[in-house]
Amino acid sequence: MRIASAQQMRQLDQAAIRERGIPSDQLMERAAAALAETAMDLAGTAGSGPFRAVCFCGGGNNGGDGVACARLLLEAGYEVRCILVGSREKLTADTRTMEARLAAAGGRLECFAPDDAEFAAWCLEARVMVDALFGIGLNTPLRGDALTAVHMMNTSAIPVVSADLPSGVEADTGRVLGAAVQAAATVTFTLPKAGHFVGKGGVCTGKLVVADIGIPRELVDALECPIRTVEAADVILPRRARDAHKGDFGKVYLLGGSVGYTGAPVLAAQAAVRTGAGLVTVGVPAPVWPIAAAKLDEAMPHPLPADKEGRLSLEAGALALEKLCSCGVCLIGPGLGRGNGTYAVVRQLLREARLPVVLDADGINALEGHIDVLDARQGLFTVLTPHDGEFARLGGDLSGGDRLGAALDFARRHGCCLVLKGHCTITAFPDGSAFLNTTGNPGMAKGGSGDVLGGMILALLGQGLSARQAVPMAVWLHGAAGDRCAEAAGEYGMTPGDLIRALPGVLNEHVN
Ligand SMILES: NC(=O)C1=CN([C@@H]2O[C@H](COP(=O)(O)OP(=O)(O)OC[C@H]3O[C@@H](n4cnc5c(N)ncnc54)[C@H](O)[C@@H]3O)[C@@H](O)[C@H]2O)[C@@H](O)CC1
Ligand SMILES: [K+]
Repeated sequence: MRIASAQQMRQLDQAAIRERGIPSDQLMERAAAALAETAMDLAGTAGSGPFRAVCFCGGGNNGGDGVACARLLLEAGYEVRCILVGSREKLTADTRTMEARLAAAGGRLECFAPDDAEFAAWCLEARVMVDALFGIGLNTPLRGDALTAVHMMNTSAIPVVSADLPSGVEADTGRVLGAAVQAAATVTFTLPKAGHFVGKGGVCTGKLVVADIGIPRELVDALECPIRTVEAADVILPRRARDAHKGDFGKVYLLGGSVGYTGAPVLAAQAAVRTGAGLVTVGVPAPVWPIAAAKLDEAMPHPLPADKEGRLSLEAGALALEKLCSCGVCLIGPGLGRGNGTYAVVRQLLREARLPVVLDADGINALEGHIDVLDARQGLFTVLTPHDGEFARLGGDLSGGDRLGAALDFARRHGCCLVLKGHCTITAFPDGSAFLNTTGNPGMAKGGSGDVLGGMILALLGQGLSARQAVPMAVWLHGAAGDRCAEAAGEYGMTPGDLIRALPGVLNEHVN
């Protein structure tokens, strides 16, 4: 799905109003109708009416959606309290219009009285709350009455539907400014925003409904949207030619492992095989080799010189380079461990290997203080798959809470593809485009899951897919396998090995 920025939404609304003559109150009425529909869904039908609803409205147009929604709920037979949180003098023109229509329907826009015990008691019996405090206009942290209203919504056990965005969530980043509503559902308009997926916003949004409010299709289609979500329909694996042979599906190389981390390269190699790689060669330190060889029937492990701690030693560089040169793409990192010799080998390979490299785990850590090695590979292709800690060691800045901005900035500055792993993994490219992942669950937050992802990216790149196709698809499939495991084994008990076993079923559903 395409993602719009707050600025693009404003331009789109203005274009519809000014260029196409669509009245702004009409857009607001349609937004409110979608909001009321979801509010009534959340309220349910069990029990006897009339049902109660509380609408918390700000003074801007987000508040206008809420006031119009209050009227629609009233007309549907609800008992409604419509509460203005903010100053009446600052109501926008459309919100005033909606206030007048509410009054004509027999309702009233009340001023918020945080200490009103009667109101608090009335709210206890509500079936649904509507959060229409702030939408795309939010620009400073919540405070005062807005903060109190958010607290009331979040501490009640009553389901909340948010208009456009959970109030407190910044549209383009998903950052929480001060505090944010935890919505059961969010009804957004025309196109989703990044804040519905990334950062804390992705957690606050609840079920996302994207409502068409009548902005002309051609205006929406003409928007350039560099940010997109990846959905099931976007994941299409090429059908294999009937006369294909293993050479058609990539010779890939994997460098990893150390004493203490024997499982990581094995998981990555198994994942690469399970994702369709033609030939998987695996370089591991000599002491790890017997273990890798015993575990990997379908890949080709070979021993490399090791130091006395059981990690790759400097001499491994030349040998690995030789093996690697006959391959189309390589993955460096799973289980390599931390050591100066090993890090030097990683940097040597990055400097000398003239092929695309996927860098994970300790392969990424080898760049700490040596980011110039990455910069020097601009013409080749490098995919980095850090989690937050590894990203910070590379100089990535997550301190402001803007994961998407930080990922895009890093990808652009260093000319690489950056996969920032976590809830809603972000795949950012140097041209400013990014893909937001929609699969996965906390059951995947276990050592070994990242190794599986590395192997999957390696395999898809090896099969000739472009990075733009391969990387977001691998991330989506990895999460989808995780979701299947969570269904079968639960988030606690599922393992990275289960992910690999779930891959055939998931992949099979996405072959063209
Ligand atoms: N024609 C349109 O433009 C449409 C707009 N719609 C709604 O309008 C919303 C945007 O409306 P607005 O641009 O009026 O913006 P908001 O209603 O989101 O915010 C209103 C104003 O609050 C102020 N503000 C920001 N952060 C604050 C804070 N922390 N504390 C106190 N005040 C703060 C700002 O001055 C901002 O302009 C959308 O999110 C959507 O819900 C929809 O009705 C669809 C049509
Ligand atoms: K809102």
